[in-house]
Amino acid sequence: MDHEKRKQLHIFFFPFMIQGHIIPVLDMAKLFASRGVKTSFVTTPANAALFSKSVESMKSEGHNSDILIINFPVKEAGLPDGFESFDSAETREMSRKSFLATSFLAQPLDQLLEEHRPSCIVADMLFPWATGVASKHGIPRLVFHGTCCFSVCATECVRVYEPHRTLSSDDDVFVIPGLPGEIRLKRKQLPVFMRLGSEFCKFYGEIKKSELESFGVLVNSFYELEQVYVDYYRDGLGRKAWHIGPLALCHNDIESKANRGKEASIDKNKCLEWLNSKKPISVVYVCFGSLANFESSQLLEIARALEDSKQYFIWVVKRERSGEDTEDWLPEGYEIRNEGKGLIIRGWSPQLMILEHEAVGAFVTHCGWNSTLEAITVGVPMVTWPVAAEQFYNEKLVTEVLRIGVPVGAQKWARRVGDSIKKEAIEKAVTRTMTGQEGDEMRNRARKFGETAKRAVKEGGSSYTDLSAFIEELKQISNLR
Ligand SMILES: O=c1ccn([C@@H]2O[C@H](COP(=O)(O)OP(=O)(O)O[C@H]3O[C@H](CO)[C@@H](O)[C@H](O)[C@H]3O)[C@@H](O)[C@H]2O)c(=O)[nH]1
Repeated sequence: MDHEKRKQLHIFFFPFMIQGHIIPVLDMAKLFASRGVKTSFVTTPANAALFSKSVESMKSEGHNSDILIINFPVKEAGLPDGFESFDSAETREMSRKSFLATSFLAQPLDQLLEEHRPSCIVADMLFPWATGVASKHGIPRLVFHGTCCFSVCATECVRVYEPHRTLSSDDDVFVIPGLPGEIRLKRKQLPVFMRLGSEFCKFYGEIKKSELESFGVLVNSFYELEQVYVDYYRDGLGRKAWHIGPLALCHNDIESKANRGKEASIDKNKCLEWLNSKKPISVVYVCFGSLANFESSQLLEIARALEDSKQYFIWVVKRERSGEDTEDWLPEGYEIRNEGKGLIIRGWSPQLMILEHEAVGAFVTHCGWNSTLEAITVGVPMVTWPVAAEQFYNEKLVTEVLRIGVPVGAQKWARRVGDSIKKEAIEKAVTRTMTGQEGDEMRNRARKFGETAKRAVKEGGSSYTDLSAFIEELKQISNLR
């Protein structure tokens, strides 16, 4: 084992337990494996079962990859048995407990590091204690935020300068101090914990401290996309970062794209057949990631907007809604009336496969970073509908910096979306993105970014080179050269 370790780098990948973090981290593991690194994916039993096929497929490609399981500390955290995924937190209290509970994972992680002695650990930003655990074993800890550099910088500038503190109302607008580009936001678009201050603010401070003490940050983005902000992050804020994305580009074939993440709720061939029957740039794809919750009244507005728009559509509605007895979010006879025009996926869609299809002309998205980057990579412009987390920042990047999206008009950060956006606004934003000169211009810009993204991950490209530089540095400090 010692001999093997000296020859091969070994990296632990330890994501926060939600789809939006697990999926890109598994892609990252696949990317490192393709460069000859031994990879171990660390997670809890239910998540291991959900994602074991990704690790199995890495193994079948001849990579040295495995899953290491640690138990989620439900008892210590006062959470119900079987709780393992943060998206299943039903109440704010559960959500609070589950965030704070992660510190109980330090001890089992410590044991795994003792047992396996990897070269380094890539741990989620939401595990600030991981830096200390790694340092105890003399190994570097890398941070993974899940989002882009623009939003990491914006969050940091708001945290440090607190521009919202001097405003008198939630509707007041402020410019993010220090951040290049005069980015304006309303106070109510900031996360609740930032606006009101809470236990999570303190936790966020710990996150930032541990990031500063860590070896650096691995980012799922590419230099050319947000050059000004990458430079600001590295030179202005003085952080060490490697931009190695888009990570989703590690999936080359349709099978691998369709199988990424959870099992899709639609047969991939049926989905492809449906898309193949449509002309290029005629379909709007609507999906709000894995966490966003919409009230029935808001879903009804979406349903009506899609029905009245002149576009074909694929609309993904999370299973929690669709599994309810009454489908009160869908107008009577909707699917029969819209047969052939619209495809509703109840549950999980094969998003990568759908987005890259030539029939897809626009993406209505909540601006989760994975979804945003996936759209950019395949040159699809967006209708931006941020809901929570850092999504209001991502929207600014898409609509104002990159100019490849139209805002639907979301005004307020919320865990659950009421009927705030009316049918007319949705329809208008979709039409602007799908048609006319404005739509064409956004599409052309998006396609250029997509081409640059693909070049970035090829040999000699910016992400490829950053990844090589990181691996070399890691080899040096691990005495593997
Ligand atoms: O039906 C679905 C729904 C989602 N996805 C995939 O799931 C991922 C979802 O990630 P993302 O778009 O980032 O959304 P969230 O699940 O909401 O992600 C959380 O994590 C992200 C990364 O940190 C943050 O940017 C978001 O704000 C946060 O909500 C993407 O890869 C999608 O392709 C599917 O394949 N099918």
